[in-house]
Amino acid sequence: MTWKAIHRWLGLTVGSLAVVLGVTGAVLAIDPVQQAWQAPAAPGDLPVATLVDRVLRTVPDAEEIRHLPSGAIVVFSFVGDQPQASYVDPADGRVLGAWQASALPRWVKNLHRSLLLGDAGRWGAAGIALAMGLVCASALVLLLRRMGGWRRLTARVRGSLAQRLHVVTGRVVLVVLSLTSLTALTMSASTLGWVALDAGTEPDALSVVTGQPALPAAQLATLQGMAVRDLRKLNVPGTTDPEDTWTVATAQGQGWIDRYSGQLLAWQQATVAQRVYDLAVVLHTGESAWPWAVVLGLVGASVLLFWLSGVVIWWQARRQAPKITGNSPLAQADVLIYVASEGGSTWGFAQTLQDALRPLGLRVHTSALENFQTTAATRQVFVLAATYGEGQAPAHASHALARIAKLKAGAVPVTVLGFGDRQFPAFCGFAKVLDQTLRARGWPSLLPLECIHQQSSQQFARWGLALAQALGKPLVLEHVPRVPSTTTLTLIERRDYNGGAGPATAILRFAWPAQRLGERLRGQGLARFAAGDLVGILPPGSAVPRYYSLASGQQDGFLEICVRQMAGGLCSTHLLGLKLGDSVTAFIRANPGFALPRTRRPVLLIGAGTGVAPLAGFIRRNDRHRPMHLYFGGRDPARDFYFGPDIQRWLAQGRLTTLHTAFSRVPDGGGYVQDALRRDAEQLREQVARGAIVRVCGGRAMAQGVTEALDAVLAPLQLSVAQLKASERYAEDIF
Ligand SMILES: Cc1cc2nc3c(=O)[nH]c(=O)nc-3n(C[C@H](O)[C@H](O)[C@H](O)COP(=O)(O)O)c2cc1C
Repeated sequence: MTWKAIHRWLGLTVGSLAVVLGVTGAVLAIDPVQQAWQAPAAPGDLPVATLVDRVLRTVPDAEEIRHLPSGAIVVFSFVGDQPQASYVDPADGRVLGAWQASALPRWVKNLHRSLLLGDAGRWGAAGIALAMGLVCASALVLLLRRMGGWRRLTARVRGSLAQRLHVVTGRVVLVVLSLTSLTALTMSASTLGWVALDAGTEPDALSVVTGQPALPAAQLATLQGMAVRDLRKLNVPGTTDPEDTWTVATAQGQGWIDRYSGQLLAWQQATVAQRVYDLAVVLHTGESAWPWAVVLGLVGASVLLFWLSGVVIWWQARRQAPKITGNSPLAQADVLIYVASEGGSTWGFAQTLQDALRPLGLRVHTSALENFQTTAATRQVFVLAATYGEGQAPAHASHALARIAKLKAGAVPVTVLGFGDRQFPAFCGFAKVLDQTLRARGWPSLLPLECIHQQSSQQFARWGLALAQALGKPLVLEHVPRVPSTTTLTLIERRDYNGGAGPATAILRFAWPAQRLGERLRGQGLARFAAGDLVGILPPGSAVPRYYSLASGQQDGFLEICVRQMAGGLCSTHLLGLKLGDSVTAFIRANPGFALPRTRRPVLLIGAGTGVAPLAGFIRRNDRHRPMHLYFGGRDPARDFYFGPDIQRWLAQGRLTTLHTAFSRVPDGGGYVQDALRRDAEQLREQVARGAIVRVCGGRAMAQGVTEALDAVLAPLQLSVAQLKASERYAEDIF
């Protein structure tokens, strides 16, 4: 069973009962807070003897004095045959008012401890605590996998509102929740009798009657040397039994004191089990520190949020679960397709490949990568593998590589197709390792490894052409990706750039659509977005989205993109043909690797042409004026200096620190953007030495040119673009 399965099934089933414990725990956390405000706490260094002396002056028939975890002092006595419990002021022993163990109804406690089911319920509650401990442990493993290790643990979380709620709250409360489960188990261990807390028998201690009068409390040496901070409770010797003793319970143990001599007659040290139990009670209830009780209460209530968001996530995943149609049985299949996918999109590509191969008369079987094997009938194997975290396999396939590495190589070609995102330092890292392993083991392949960037249908189609050629069969891979739920966006502003001899371009601004909370919870409607994320647009008559980098974030209140006319481009033609008030069908795709981290480090923004769009978005939101330096490359400032007036304004406002332009088609324009970088080598080295973060956006050739220029610039620092990428300081958005 995988961690994901453990987390999902325990969370869904036992999680519903944990909600009861969490919510009742949150209610119970009110008690310590209330107690803390009801009476003053005794000073910790006050000698117990002094306290007792003060109390007995005002309540002479006191039987027991308790030092509550809140620090308050309560005295128990009898008025007639009526037991009484009152708060007293430790400063002078004055009675402050009646004390009640709890203001909450008893059933809340019983529900929390035993689900109102008596002893059987206590076992149940212990089982739930154990299950919740497992849910927390699996949550940590999944969190680390999802975020890509400890270092990225605090990185921005993407996904539907439910996913973000689940993960973000999880990051905050996971430690406290784990602690609560552990302490609940520790407490259960004693209530269920798994461990004995005390020594079992009490010593037979009696006061030695000497004929002397009993000593007043203030003169008892043992109590004089004892501080109130250690005191739990003190029993006053009874008036009717001359051999009765003072009994004092502290955090360290229990003692019996002779009422005539003040000698300590016996001392029973607290057992280790008792001390562990005491600590567990404090941590689980917060009864000795009300701020901790507040934390526990909030964390208890958050269990409900977790469970609800978890159910929504499970339901969303179920809807998106891969369903491969037309699968032939494994033993008869000519072609086997193995898939490693976390988010599910790679399964869609596998289905497209399967659907294209079947009309060629091939029987195809598609399965998850962990099932990798070949049979006597197999003629071709394709592995479609996504990468996660720092070059890791999707969770379900985490052991597949080790298994494949142990298999004896067959003669059947195994071709790997990677799915990834160039913004991650380990682009298609898992597919690459998998491919290397297969080759090292001696498996042949039909085609060399190809890595698909950002689920590009176009790149997949090109790989399909190569495959058709290698197979010698007519094969077309037309992948229609499953797109998230879409939203209609209305155009509210456009700025046109006449390309002259070149293509026309426009900056298009769409209104941000209002959406209901229910939609956001289900991940419907327009997802949250920031500059640098992508908007997928579905042009009329096509189910294949085209992606554009966003030049604005949600905080800006609108959605802006920069679109260049592509020759014969269905989507760019559609977009450039829009009039104000027209609308498009769109959805957001996160681009987490490109987002700017929240630091004060300098930022180098390098973009050419429409690639300046996400960089403009970063500058627009630079409210804190962190140092940002823009290198912009265009052809002619009169035609394609996109966002030009905005950039000048941001420069004047201090949102942009320096601007460096390079225009390749005008005399003395400065050439290409990489030329500008070379010219500024000294300043760039200085910025990088100060920890600068680099973001590059533009065409592939430009990105390559920038890499070469920066490699040369950084060489004297013994640094390279690859090293900056590996330390997540350099990211590209390439189109
Ligand atoms: C949290 C997260 C981490 C990722 N890490 C990497 C990575 O390290 N390398 C990479 O090439 N792609 C990475 N990607 C991109 C995915 O591999 C890519 O989007 C892939 O197409 C997803 O396929 P799937 O939906 O089948 O899981 C990551 C995506 C996410 C959401």
